[in-house]
Amino acid sequence: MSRSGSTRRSIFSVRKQSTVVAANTSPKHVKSYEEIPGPKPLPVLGNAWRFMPYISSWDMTDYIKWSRTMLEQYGKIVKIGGLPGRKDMIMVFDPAVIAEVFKKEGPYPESFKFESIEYYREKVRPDFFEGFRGIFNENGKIWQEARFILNQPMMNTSVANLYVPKTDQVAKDFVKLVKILRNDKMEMHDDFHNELHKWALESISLIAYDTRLGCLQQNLAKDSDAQRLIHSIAKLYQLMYELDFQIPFWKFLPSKALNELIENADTMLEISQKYVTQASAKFGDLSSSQTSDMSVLQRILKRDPNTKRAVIMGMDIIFGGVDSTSNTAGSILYLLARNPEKQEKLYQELKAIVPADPDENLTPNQLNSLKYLRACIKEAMRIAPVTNGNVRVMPQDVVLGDYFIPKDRAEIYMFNSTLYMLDEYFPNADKFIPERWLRQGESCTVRKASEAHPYTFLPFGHGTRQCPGTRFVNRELEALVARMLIEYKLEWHQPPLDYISKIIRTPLFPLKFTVVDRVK
Ligand code: HEM
Repeated sequence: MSRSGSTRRSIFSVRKQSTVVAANTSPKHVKSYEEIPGPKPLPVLGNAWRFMPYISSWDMTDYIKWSRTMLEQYGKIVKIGGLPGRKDMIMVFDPAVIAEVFKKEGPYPESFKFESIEYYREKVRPDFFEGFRGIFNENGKIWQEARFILNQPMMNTSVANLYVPKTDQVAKDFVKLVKILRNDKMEMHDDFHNELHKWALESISLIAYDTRLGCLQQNLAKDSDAQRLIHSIAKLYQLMYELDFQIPFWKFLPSKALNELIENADTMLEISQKYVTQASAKFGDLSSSQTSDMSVLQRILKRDPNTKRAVIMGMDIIFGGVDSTSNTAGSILYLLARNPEKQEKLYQELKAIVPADPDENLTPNQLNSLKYLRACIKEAMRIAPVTNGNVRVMPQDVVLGDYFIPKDRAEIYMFNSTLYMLDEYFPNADKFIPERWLRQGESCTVRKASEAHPYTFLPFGHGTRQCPGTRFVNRELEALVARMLIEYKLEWHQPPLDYISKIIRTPLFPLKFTVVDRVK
């Protein structure tokens, strides 16, 4: 439809809806889509040029800082239209409007689609994917069926608890590796970030492949499956940022980035196929086995014995679960290193609960009682979130805030992470204050986080499309931080850390912790 055509439609809609009845039955004035504030698109060029380095004054290095400038300039709802090959971008910075988006997302919530991965799965490897685009990219009934199979084991606390001893063992192995990797000044090397990726991959491969990949060896070979996977995931994030978040020239012209994406996606597919096939052969026929002690992969294969689908789910679990978790772990350790009094308070909590015998594993009950640890993890996810927020495409015309949003015109970007750093929601927002997450009655110098609007802090998203890894991530992070801090005192003698946004927010400088043995 032409521009004038679409304008006609929205004016018509506004006229029709200038007074609509809101949920609380009070009449509400609705403004048109065209009235949403935002940068004006230039003729022909639209707004795409604003995302280009050198030409534009926008600094897109860190989406959270950039989005805050949009909030300050235009307000709590912002429209960036005129993006060739893309829907308009509606940015939302108001928890009440975020709540409206989730309430109106419908039975099959649609999120951001990675078109480059869709291209790979549909056009490059249709032989393998057979029309299933995976958890991240699939929509509608097919997505719902796949999520149903994944949710049964993944969103189940008792299944997550089955993994606690194994996850704890991975954390203990990581702590031993740290001792070996330290230099004589007790500092970690410049690529400690890669060690954290190895820890996260080792932990999540327990779930995706039902095996330990062996990532935590001292000199992991460059051509080992583990290191190749880590490399491919990092490359895929970088390439998807280029292909899916910038002007999609690759849709019209030959593209080096697309070729690299295919190469790295092939690596992930090859490795996932190898491990899922191995595990499946080991399990044998699962149809008549009892589920109670089954692993996640066994439960997935019992419900859907098609190993190809389990491979695709495994790839999505690995893809979703490595950099997000390792970057979060790095930030928790960093914030504790920079706040020694909080670290000491956490150490005292850990000392009372973590078993003194290093051969004994942590139990789910012990982890449940580490309240201050959980508060530290939440506080780090607030100060250093790995995602910018959440995205939805609305299934019908909707009114959000005061504005009419026609179906199919826009993607709604809920910038929750921008809210995390606003004093309005989290007083002294730039300070690391885990106490704000403790229950009422426990003392805290600032207003408790529980008093913020419930749709403000959503690090794992919300609703039926929320992150399926939540329960596992929390257990992994709890075990890692508990084991690291019981063994070491962490110090930070470097400049403050900065972050760069490339789909996943990543520390910009080496994680050069000083790691001092605890005197026991
Ligand atoms: C700190 C770590 C993590 C964070 C902060 C995180 C955050 C998120 C967020 C915000 C979403 C979008 C949710 C929504 O749209 O409502 C998401 C989706 C997803 N995450 Fe995570 N995640 C983390 C770790 C993991 C792990 C460990 C796994 C694998 C077990 C995982 C697998 C996925 C998958 C498959 C999706 C897509 C779900 C769908 O579209 O139905 N994530 N995650």
